[in-house]
Amino acid sequence: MPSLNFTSGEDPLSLDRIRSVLVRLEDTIIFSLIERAQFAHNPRIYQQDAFKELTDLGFHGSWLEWFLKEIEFFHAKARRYTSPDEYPFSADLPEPVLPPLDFPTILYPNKINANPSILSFYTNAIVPRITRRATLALAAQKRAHGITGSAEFEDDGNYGSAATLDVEVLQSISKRVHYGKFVSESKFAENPAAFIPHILKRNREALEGLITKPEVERKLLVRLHKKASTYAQDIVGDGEAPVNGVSGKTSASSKIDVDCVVDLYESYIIPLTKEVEVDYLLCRLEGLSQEEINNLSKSKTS
Ligand SMILES: C=C(O[C@@H]1C=C(C(=O)O)C=C[C@H]1O)C(=O)O
Repeated sequence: MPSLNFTSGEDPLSLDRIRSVLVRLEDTIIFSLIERAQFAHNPRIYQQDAFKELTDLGFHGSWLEWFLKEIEFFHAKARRYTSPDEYPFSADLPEPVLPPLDFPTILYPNKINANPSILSFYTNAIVPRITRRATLALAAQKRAHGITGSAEFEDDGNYGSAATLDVEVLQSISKRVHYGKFVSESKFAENPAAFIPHILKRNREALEGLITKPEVERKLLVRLHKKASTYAQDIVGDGEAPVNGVSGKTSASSKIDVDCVVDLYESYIIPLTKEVEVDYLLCRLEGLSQEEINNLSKSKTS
């Protein structure tokens, strides 16, 4: 999964470098959604206490939350969450077995974690749409075998595969959204005086107006539609005569609901990223003296 290299010595607050990671994360998110879309919805894995096998183990939550807990428990011991761009979904994780890497201090201390919102919109609004094609195909198969009952139609039993792929999607969306902190620090560092009065007045609307770049968002959505449309095609290349100089032909079928991918960004990922940016700004002056704030107001990197 794409990430800034925090130990390379390059400027971690270059907005161009940060945005290039966001662009690469688009590919990661699209491809992981394509993989998840191969399996049916399997709504049972998102329901609380739906597996007696888990409650018998003393775990209360959904199958997916159990997957997250088990995976993140190990990753925490491998010091994944000491990295400034990694945020867990689970609470009460163990300390790392290794000492943390000596990352440069880039972000201002904060406890912002938007993962509960990400888990909610992904399981409630995205999974049902992304898996609709596989679910309809399953329903047709089951009807042909005389099976009825809608709950049956959405369940292909691939609970492990579905949850494994859900975790990959969730981790890539989480990284993408929390990169909003680096974007926000970069914008603040460039011109602190523009932000400080609104931070002091807790003016979320003014801060959101300052961090919002409509042209960047517009270009992103156009690029995202092109990527999702292209990646969703089946390129059949074996032995096919080249078509217009390109070997292989594209199938009409699409491996993913392209409009859903665009809506995921437009309605969920971009708004939540901006919420993280504003939340980060609102804690950016915490603990600073009036003199330190005054000095910040006079500093400007551009
Ligand atoms: C991430 C940025 O900040 C905002 C959020 C964006 C997004 O989530 O894609 C894009 C532009 C800005 O409105 C940025 O300026 O690049």
